[in-house]
Amino acid sequence: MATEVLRLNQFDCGILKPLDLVIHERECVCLSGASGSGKSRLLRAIADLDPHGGEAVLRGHAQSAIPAPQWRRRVALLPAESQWWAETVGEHLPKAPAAADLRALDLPAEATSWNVARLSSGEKQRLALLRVVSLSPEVLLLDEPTANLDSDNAARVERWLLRLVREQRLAALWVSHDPAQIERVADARLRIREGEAQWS
Ligand SMILES: Nc1ncnc2c1ncn2[C@@H]1O[C@H](COP(=O)(O)OP(=O)(O)OP(=O)(O)O)[C@@H](O)[C@H]1O
Repeated sequence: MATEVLRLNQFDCGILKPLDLVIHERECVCLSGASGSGKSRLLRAIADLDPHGGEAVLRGHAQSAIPAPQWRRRVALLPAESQWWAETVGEHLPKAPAAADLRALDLPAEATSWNVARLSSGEKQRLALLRVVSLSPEVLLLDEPTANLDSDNAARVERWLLRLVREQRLAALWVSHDPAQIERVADARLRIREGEAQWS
């Protein structure tokens, strides 16, 4: 039987009906719903970046028993809009990205020395993905990870993320508005309707 990674027990992010959810190793759950329905708030609450009620459990350990910085590294959020605070890309990365990952995302080796100010929105999105993955998380909370990408780059990111999820036994909660993408990447689907996340 697949190993459980993330469990939510009556998890309350303040806008949705309390949610019960389990995501296993190598599993990608897609989350969809109308704009403003609460997808980003749910992800931020799971990442412990916003207040919440109920319980989140990582590999059997309650979030309350895990120091917040450690939780946020292990349950890592890719926000819809990435934040950059230092001058160069490399300063945001805990370690140099693998050449294979850069290639898979169609980024040149010198991308780590790029100035943040020059980044296009698509480059920002792919570099933010590299950054979040470089934390070696166990859960990936992905808020529209291909929103700024053309179809070729979106397909590249989908393939790269799915391979990571399978090979590194991650659990992913992936927000998407695109039914075709959901069809390609989802092992299970959650949809927010009338303030409640329901399996679809
Ligand atoms: N910190 C906050 N305090 C109060 N309300 C908030 C806060 N952050 C977001 N909201 C509101 O909560 C609702 C849900 O926002 P959220 O960003 O989760 O939507 P979403 O489903 O991700 O939408 P989209 O698909 O447009 O990104 C919106 O009405 C938003 O204005």
